[in-house]
Amino acid sequence: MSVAEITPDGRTLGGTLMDMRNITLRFGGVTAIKDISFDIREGEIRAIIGPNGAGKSSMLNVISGFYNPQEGEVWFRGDKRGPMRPYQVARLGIARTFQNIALFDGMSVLDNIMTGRLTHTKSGILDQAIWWGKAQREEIAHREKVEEIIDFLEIQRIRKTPVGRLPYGLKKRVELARALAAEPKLLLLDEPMAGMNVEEKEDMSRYILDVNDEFGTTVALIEHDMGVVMDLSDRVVVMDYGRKIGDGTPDEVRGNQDVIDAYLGVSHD
Ligand SMILES: Nc1ncnc2c1ncn2[C@@H]1O[C@H](COP(=O)(O)OP(=O)(O)OP(=O)(O)O)[C@@H](O)[C@H]1O
Repeated sequence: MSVAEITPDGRTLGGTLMDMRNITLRFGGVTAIKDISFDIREGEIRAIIGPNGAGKSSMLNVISGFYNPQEGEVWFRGDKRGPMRPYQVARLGIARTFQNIALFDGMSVLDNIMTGRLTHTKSGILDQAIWWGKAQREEIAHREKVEEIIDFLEIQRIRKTPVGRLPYGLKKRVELARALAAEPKLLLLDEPMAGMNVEEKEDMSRYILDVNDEFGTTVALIEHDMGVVMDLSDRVVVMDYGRKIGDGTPDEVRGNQDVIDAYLGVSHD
């Protein structure tokens, strides 16, 4: 495991949180990921970028435990991870947002965010029936955490609004809030800026940076648009046709000829 390191801009990166080793993922005859290795360090913002069909979503789904690769190993917090159910992934401390926002439209913002606390709920139905006090204390603690997140993401004024009535940018912020309610060690963001205007992208970037700074949450995100992640990320993995073609700081990646070619659509044969 690597040791802590101070980046040139004074940020502290911890040891290895997640280690992807020689990952290969196939769908029938299609190889979506070909022998890719990279790590995610504690406290960093790590982006995975690449053109259409590069394999980014497939990679995010391997990180989140939704897909199990045919080859390679996934290590998280020092342990090798096998196939997992979604609730097991959540208990490990991994939360995510989705590209096509996955919220309950008819429920209020507050109630949607409360669903993010489910993995932290200890009292069962029996507790709630027999030992009401314990369940009530737990509920109050969850509400406090949720209110803290609501303040942090500045969504107080819409806390009672049904999510279905919100504009796109705010829905994305509520989804981020719900993921944060799980108090994840690793936060996965699936194209957090997709479909946003410039102002909404700037807001989202600021919230991601603040979350990382304030809560110390490690962030891994996939993005189609190379520009928006360059200011945000500590390190960037670049994928193209299922392969890793670049890995490094934003400056290193920007100067990488393979990356430039991939984004300009230079032919591969
Ligand atoms: N469930 C699936 N079944 C079959 N093929 C798939 C599946 N998911 C992805 N693929 C294929 O794997 C390759 C990588 O797709 P993936 O969606 O991971 O790329 P991406 O970089 O996320 O693309 P985009 O930016 O367009 O979302 C593509 O050729 C895609 O058609």
